[in-house]
Amino acid sequence: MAREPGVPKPDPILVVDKVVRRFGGLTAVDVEHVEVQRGSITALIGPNGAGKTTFFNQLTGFDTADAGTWTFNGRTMSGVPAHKVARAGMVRTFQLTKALSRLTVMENMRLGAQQQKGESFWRALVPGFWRSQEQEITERAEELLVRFKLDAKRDDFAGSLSGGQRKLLEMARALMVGPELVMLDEPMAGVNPALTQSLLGHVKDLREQGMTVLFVEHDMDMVRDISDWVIVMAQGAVIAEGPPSTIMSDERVIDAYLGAHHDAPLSDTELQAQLHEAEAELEAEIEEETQK
Ligand SMILES: Nc1ncnc2c1ncn2[C@@H]1O[C@H](COP(=O)(O)OP(=O)(O)OP(=O)(O)O)[C@@H](O)[C@H]1O
Repeated sequence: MAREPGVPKPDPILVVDKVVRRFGGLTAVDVEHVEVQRGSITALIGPNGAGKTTFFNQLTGFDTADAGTWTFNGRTMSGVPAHKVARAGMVRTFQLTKALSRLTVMENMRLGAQQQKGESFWRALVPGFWRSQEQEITERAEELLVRFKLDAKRDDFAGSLSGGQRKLLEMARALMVGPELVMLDEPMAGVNPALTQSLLGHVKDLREQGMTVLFVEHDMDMVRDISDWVIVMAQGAVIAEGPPSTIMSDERVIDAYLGAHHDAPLSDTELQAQLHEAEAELEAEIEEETQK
């Protein structure tokens, strides 16, 4: 597959065109074209402020784009509110907020299912519908809690969980709607290294079960370890795409992260000047030390 930004992919589950989001004079997102391949684990990386979270928010209907269209499974999703996007099978995780921390693990799971509720107004009129749906929700939640080894914590406040357990709960909660595309927001943030492998295993499991995963992450070890494809954003735009093994050596990516150009190696004169500067700094430091 070519490695240019916006490269077409076989069987894309998500196709995005010309999405723009501005905050005042700042263009936070300006994505020309991007596709996510069905069944893949795709990482979305980029320096701080690149627009990754804003882009996630546009796609999942949590914020309104100024321009652009996108389709999920061939269905237009631009302008569709978040709960309907989730019901269509595209769901994102959220970091546990203060309010959610005060709910129990089970209550959090039930909230995750809310998007399903009321799905069919007419079915809801059938006697006993709510009760049967309630039971379905509880059963699904139990199943997921067992899978994520959180069943013993079912009645604990979510706020009492460790960093890694919170991440598991965020993922489990998102799965309550039975999504096809799971969008993970920094799944590794604040996770104890001992839990890293288990978390990575759970993300890979999602792919094994036929889901597509798109995740924002700063942890490059995780990106290298589990992604099939990497999309790089900088200053709102997609600047590069490629497999994880080579993406970090792409010059556009290095430039974006360093915020500087390294196209040409330093000339001898530049090198000499830098050495002099470094020596002068060192001397000044030594002098300072000896005067103390
Ligand atoms: N609600 C908002 N109002 C004003 N500016 C915003 C808002 N949300 C985001 N921005 C700005 O948009 C730009 C993109 O931010 P965003 O959080 O999407 O980047 P990011 O790539 O997710 O960064 P990080 O990796 O640090 O989370 C930043 O300059 C940010 O300050």
